[in-house]
Amino acid sequence: MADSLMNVDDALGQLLKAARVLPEATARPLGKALGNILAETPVAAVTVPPADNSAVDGYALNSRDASQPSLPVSQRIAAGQDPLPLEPGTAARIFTGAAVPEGADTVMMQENATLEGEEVVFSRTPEANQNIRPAGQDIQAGETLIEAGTRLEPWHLGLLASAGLPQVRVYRPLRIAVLSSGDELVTPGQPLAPGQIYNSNQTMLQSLVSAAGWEPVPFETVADTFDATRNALQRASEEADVIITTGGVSVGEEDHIRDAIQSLGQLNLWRMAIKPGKPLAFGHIGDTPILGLPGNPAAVLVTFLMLGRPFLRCCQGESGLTTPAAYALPLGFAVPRAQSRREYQRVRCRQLEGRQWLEAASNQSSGVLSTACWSDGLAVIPENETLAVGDTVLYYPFSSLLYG
Ligand SMILES: Nc1nc2c(c(=O)[nH]1)N[C@H]1C(S)=C(S)[C@@H](COP(=O)(O)OP(=O)(O)OC[C@H]3O[C@@H](n4cnc5c(N)ncnc54)[C@H](O)[C@@H]3O)O[C@H]1N2
Ligand code: MOO
Ligand SMILES: [Mg+2]
Repeated sequence: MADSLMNVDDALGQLLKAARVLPEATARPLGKALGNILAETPVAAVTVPPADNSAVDGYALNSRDASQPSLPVSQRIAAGQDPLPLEPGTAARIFTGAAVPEGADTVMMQENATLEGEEVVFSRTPEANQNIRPAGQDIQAGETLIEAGTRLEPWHLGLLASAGLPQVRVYRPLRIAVLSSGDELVTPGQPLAPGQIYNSNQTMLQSLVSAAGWEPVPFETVADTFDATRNALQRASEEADVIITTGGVSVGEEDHIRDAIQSLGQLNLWRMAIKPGKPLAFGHIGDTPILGLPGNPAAVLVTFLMLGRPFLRCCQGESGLTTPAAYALPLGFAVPRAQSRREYQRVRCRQLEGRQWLEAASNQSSGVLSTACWSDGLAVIPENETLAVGDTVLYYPFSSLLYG
């Protein structure tokens, strides 16, 4: 039975292949574009820097005059001023960031210069091309600045600003319907009757969506009936770009997500060799993709981070997807029994005598979230392998899975 489960890499490959860019492009001021995905490649209207400018506070001169014992100071150039051409046989007082005057080919730092009356004397011999930042050393006018599909980080926004662009075209952030299913679920703040539990997935999943910069569209908890599930999914497909559900996706009589997807659209994937998270489903209602995550909270966390987030990044228009940073680290525990599913264990990265190693959280049950809070990342236990203490596995810090 377990042999028929789809391998995690194949599942991810299929998800990424199925991903289409869903939101439309829109113009945003740079100050509101952080974390957005660039929809069009911006082109520089100006050269940056626009003119040769001084890298230091000092004196601009022509190196032809280097042999003179002293040079008269003919002008003073501060940043922001438009200098006159340098009079031959003179130096110009100049400050960092100020335009180098025509006729000067070097700048001497003021630490190597002494003003004697109206004349400057250098303690070092000036050489051509010192301390000048040439026009266009950063950007040439007409140059493409950043590729479309890039996630805009602070340095990208700084570059766009340096090229004089006030706004940029980005994809509107995905609107993601977040639905939890289960008759046992109660919203925190309400009293708990026998047989009930508080709904943790709704809050966690909305937060996972927000952390990635997307807009969660929260829905009421869905009852465990086919009709309620079908109606909720129908409505969600009309209101959001993507639907994510939790629970009701396994094989029990109370699990209706798959049937509802099939009755409204099509089911593309179901069940994969991942632990926790085996019964994950993926399908479409019309053009709206739906990820049916399992109900167990740790399965929600793992499947969202390892499979859902990369898929959603593609739907958001991000291209050239980089995999989150992962590190090969030794295990501080053994895995004596091989399993057919690839397991993502909650672990903490420890330092011992200058070496890092991984400590497993005490409870790996997919119903337990407290050990996710104790942990700082996930270790990948490959399928069909036994491991000894000291064997190396891949470790993903949560920070890299959430923001990388
Ligand atoms: N006969 C089988 N039973 C199960 C199998 C299987 O292969 N054969 N797979 C198990 C695995 S693995 C998982 S994972 C779960 C997934 O079940 P569902 O996706 O159908 O989810 P539910 O049955 O609705 O709930 C499972 C579990 O999670 C709790 N839950 C659900 N939603 C929430 C929420 N919003 N907040 C907190 N906790 C939630 C729910 O109460 C259940 O305890 O199926 C296994 N069964
Ligand atoms: O796939 Mo499940 O192992 O309980 O989360
Ligand atoms: Mg179930």
